[in-house]
Amino acid sequence: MVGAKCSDRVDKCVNLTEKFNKRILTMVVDSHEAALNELFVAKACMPMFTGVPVVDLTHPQAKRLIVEACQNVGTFKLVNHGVPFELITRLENEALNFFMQPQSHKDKASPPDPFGYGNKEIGSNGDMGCLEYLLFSTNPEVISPKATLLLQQNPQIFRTGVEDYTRAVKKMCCEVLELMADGLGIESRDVFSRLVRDERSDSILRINRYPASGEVNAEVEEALGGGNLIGFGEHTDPQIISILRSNNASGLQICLQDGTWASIPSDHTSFYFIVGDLLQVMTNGRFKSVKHRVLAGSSISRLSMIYFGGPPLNEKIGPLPSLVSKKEESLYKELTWREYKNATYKSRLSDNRLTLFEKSVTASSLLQLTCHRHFPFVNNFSLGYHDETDGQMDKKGCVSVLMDKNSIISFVQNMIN
Ligand SMILES: C=C1C[C@]23C[C@@]1(O)CC[C@H]2[C@@]12CC[C@H](O)[C@@](C)(C(=O)O1)[C@H]2[C@@H]3C(=O)O
Ligand SMILES: O=C(O)CCC(=O)C(=O)O
Ligand SMILES: [Fe+2]
Repeated sequence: MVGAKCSDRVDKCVNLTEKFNKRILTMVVDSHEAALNELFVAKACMPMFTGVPVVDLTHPQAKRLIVEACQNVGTFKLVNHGVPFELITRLENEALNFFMQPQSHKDKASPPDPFGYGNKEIGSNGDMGCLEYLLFSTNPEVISPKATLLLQQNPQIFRTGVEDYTRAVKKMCCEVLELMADGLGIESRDVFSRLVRDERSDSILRINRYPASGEVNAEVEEALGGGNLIGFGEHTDPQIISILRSNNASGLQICLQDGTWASIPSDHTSFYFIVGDLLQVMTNGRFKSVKHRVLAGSSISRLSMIYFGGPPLNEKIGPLPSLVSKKEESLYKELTWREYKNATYKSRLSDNRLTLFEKSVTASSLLQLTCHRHFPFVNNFSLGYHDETDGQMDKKGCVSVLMDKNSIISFVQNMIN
């Protein structure tokens, strides 16, 4: 039974690279059951987390509060944001109308390339989640036949909603990014905002719909056995900043500094700003790209709309000189957004991609990314390691191979050759 063991599982965020110094590496080829098991997490009776800072955009101290929030938690809730509620509900209703269409109609724009309609499969490297979604690029240079088809075939649904919403959210995004630069004491206020405002900015709009508990079929409910169903697995967002708006269904969780998961209360009138990987790099690690995930199966279905603010593809990203006093203190090297994005899209959702920016790329990050690149079609392949005290992996049907660091490096080299 898939979910029977779930409540025993330790529900903590684990950073693989932090574990790299542990001596024993384990290569795990999961069975189908174990792969399914990844869609469940223990149901902890946790109250809603109240520690996410709330920032009023019209408050004179907004810039200080934004900087503190990005440093301490990696996210904050923005109120009095100025985006008309009518624009938000219009797009939300248009999206709901689309999701109500017959599956065969929605599937015409699937799988995303990487834009279009997606159902359960996230990205193209085997990640699964309990959701359906739409992905649009805001960059006219990016050609996506599936997204074009989607807009052409559903003009009555997506009349102007996507464009109007994106324009308004982008304006608010730039305002906040300028307060951020100000708050950090950076002379040029537009150091972040110019990247998102640029007409070649590689930004994305994503609309996710997660089923309510009543929609999940009885077999899955039974298998859950008191566990929670993963809607969108743990990850960090690769861009500069993500701006999330959802209806009043719960589900969003962030990983706190002590490694525990905290449930974030939903608020359909506000926006959550989430620090992305590029902002962590540009601030030389002062801001934290926070790991987050979404649980499906709330009492009502969850509809979220996320704007991912990204720079133009050829923009070089590295720590801002004004935030690094001496060159040696720079934690990250420079990569173009194109380079980082390409590596991101070859990785699995939970991979720690930021290691690619780190000055010494560790063997573990190369390993994770290389394995996924060479076996993207293998749904249930995962590579992990644990220390001796963790003992056996508890997933039934796993084949575990113990190897030391050098053996695994030569194993990967053999795979490549
Ligand atoms: C598994 C994947 C989906 C993703 C591309 C990736 O290979 C790794 C990062 C994922 C992510 C997370 C944030 C955004 O939702 C997203 C659109 C992005 O830019 O990176 C998704 C990608 C996706 O769904 O295609
Ligand atoms: O749907 C949500 O609420 C968040 C999804 C998310 O984190 C993402 O799409 O990157
Ligand atoms: Fe995300």
